[in-house]
Amino acid sequence: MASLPRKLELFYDVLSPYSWLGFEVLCRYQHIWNIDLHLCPSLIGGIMKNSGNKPPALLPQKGKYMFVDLQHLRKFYQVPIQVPKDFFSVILEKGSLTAMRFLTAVKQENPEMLERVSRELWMRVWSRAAEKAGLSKEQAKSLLEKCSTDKVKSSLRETTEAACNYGAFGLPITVVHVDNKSHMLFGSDRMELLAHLLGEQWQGPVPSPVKGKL
Ligand SMILES: N[C@@H](CCC(=O)N[C@@H](CS)C(=O)NCC(=O)O)C(=O)O
Repeated sequence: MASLPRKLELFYDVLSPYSWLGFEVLCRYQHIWNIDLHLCPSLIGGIMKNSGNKPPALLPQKGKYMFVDLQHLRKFYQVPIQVPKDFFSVILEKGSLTAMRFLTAVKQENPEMLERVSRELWMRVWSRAAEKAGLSKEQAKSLLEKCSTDKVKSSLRETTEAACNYGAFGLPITVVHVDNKSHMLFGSDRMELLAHLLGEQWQGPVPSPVKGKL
């Protein structure tokens, strides 16, 4: 008998380009590995505050390194990341509260759309070559209205707190539940270790069934 899929939680924020990489890789592997992927929109600002961390790009050398790193990773992961020119105003000053509340509302009201709408938001911030995610105007309007409800606000707060309770100090984090234990992994570059914990095979960021579809 086939064993039950292992629960995997991905905590992410669309402000975080590395979260986008982790998101795309796990969305690909959810069709290959025996896993049940739970997408958990959370707030990177809340996680930074809770852990006393700061966005890495605030340190100029790290910022420069990330810029080059993301250009390599764009090709290696086949994810169309482009760092916005107005990076500091878009990313660091504006924040992501509205976007992440919007995704929380999507998760509550139209969970089947969460993967596509999350991708669309990343495309807007990090690629600007957005295509429509497939929500109707009415759906989008109603979701935007829901963003200011207590139900959405408290759900995003709870998800962010859950990430902090797992020990998050940044994003993405993946929490893998195996053999009645939970393991928290930080970063999109921990997939090989994740495969090891799951007893699955890591085929790189673009596994073959996906390659065939590109
Ligand atoms: N090595 C990780 C880096 C991930 C990363 O830098 N995440 C940022 C947000 S985009 C963060 O939260 N960093 C916190 C830290 O580095 O302390 C990866 O490749 O995914």
